[in-house]
Amino acid sequence: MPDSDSFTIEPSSSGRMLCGGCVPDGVCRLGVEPRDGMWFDVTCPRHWQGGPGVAHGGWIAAAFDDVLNTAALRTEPRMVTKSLSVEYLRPVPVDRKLAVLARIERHEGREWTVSARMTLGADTLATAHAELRTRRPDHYSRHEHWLAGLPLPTNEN
Ligand SMILES: CCCCCCCCCCCC(=O)SCCNC(=O)CCNC(=O)[C@H](O)C(C)(C)COP(=O)(O)OP(=O)(O)OC[C@H]1O[C@@H](n2cnc3c(N)ncnc32)[C@H](O)[C@@H]1OP(=O)(O)O
Repeated sequence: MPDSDSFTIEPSSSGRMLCGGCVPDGVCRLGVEPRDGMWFDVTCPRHWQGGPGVAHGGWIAAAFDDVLNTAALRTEPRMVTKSLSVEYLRPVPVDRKLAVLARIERHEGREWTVSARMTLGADTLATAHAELRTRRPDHYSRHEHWLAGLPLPTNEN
């Protein structure tokens, strides 16, 4: 059985950064593409629509989570998100290429503070702020151990 704590997000053979869920597809299902430096192109796929022609807020948060972690993953391959806050300033259109610029605000030991801004032309549509952590070496094995100790679910719960 592979050691879950050896999991890292690194560029695939195609050069793409992909999360564990997207590796089998070879493409980011959220529509996030790293561009230059801390710039990213993001396009909300229509199936993440929340209202007519506009993105679901959960997609916006997930896209920011990818962007903010990818910014830190360039230095440290083992990251998790501790907190994420999003300000939704304007509706975000689906099927339109948007720009996101990320920024590392602070990095000290395992602690990272990062932020990002999503824009279309000159307009800011949303901003995000997150605290990230470099994973402890036993992060996933501790989780698996905890889960294995839980009672098995029954039909009543
Ligand atoms: C372009 C395409 C993009 C491609 C690239 C795509 C990148 C995608 C990246 C996605 C990143 C994510 O969304 S990650 C998924 C969402 N995030 C998570 O699942 C993190 C869940 N939260 C945690 O594991 C924890 O709260 C931490 C690690 C964040 C806590 O960190 P911390 O604040 O530094 O504190 P720490 O001292 O480590 O731990 C605080 C308390 O939590 C306990 N604790 C910590 N870790 C664990 C653990 N694994 N299992 C059990 N318990 C734990 C500690 O014992 C302690 O308990 P006590 O001593 O207080 O009792």
